[in-house]
Amino acid sequence: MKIAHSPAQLERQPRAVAIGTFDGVHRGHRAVVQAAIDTGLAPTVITFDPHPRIALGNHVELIATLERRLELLAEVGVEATLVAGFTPELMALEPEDFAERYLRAIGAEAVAAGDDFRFGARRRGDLDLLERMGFDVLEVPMVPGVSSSAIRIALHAGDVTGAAAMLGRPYELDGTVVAGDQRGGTLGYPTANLALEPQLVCPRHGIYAGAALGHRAAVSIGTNPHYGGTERRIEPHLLDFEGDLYGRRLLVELWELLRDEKAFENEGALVEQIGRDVAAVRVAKRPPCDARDRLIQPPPA
Ligand SMILES: Cc1cc2nc3c(=O)[nH]c(=O)nc-3n(C[C@H](O)[C@H](O)[C@H](O)COP(=O)(O)O)c2cc1C
Ligand SMILES: Nc1ncnc2c1ncn2[C@@H]1O[C@H](COP(=O)(O)OP(=O)(O)O)[C@@H](O)[C@H]1O
Repeated sequence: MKIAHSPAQLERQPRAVAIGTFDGVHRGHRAVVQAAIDTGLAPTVITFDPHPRIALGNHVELIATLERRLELLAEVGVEATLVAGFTPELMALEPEDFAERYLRAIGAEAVAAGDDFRFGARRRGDLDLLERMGFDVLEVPMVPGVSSSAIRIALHAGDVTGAAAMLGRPYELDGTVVAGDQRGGTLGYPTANLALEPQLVCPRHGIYAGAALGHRAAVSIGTNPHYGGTERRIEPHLLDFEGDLYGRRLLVELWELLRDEKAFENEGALVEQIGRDVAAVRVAKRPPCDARDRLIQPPPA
């Protein structure tokens, strides 16, 4: 997929353009993108970064990084994405000017968006305005019950299964493996300490079943109360894996919340509980994925 940062970087050709912020690329977002793909014109996305609500001064925890958003859009078959900087200049553009400079300039013939899509200064622009300007408008109805904010709420509650139902794929943590306290190895369960990308939402603390790098994983999110910790740690233990992960980017799927983290009577009891967690991870079910399946985890025989 081609990635552009200004309209000039995209050649003018007959395009169907899906517009939106698309944080998380959930089922509703994919319905909009699919409408563009189904036209047979070059499927193109215009997305905004930073997130418009963040640019407007609100606090929004993202479901996915821009990098991941672009990967997911590429996976569903988008040919080119224009990342429009959500700057004060862009916010001040009259909708007609936005349509000329961003849509007409790249050859957009059809434009797909959700029925609540508004754009341009004072949010005056909508799909009706684009239709009056001569674009074929594809108004995609909202997928009921699916929204980025509902996904954030589910994650705060530890409901990764509910989040997956809205995403149409397992929810993922995204970050880099950094050094921890070097304790996991001595417990017999080495964990990769994940530094979550700072703009991302962190799910409720607890122990989860999930997967990373094609391995099932037991994932601890929390402060390690058994050791009197205070900082949040995200630590996946990958089953049937040996190797050095330091410095790697890791996507960690969370499939199911197993239990709350807690302090134990002694370290032996913690290790026994981790053993039971690992056994639960071996039989956990991956949420269904309606996008292409990248991390196929055959259930154990
Ligand atoms: C499956 C799993 C469950 C865990 N459960 C707990 C827990 O209930 N309480 C706790 O304090 N730490 C828990 N931990 C975190 C361990 O204490 C942590 O992995 C260990 O302290 C290693 O830290 P390090 O990677 O920074 O060396 C768990 C870790 C894993 C992998
Ligand atoms: N099965 C595994 N799951 C997770 N990390 C593993 C695994 N096997 C080896 N590692 C490596 O070991 C490191 C974790 O060892 P650990 O003693 O817990 O150290 P740290 O405190 O730095 O996390 C990981 O960062 C990774 O590089």
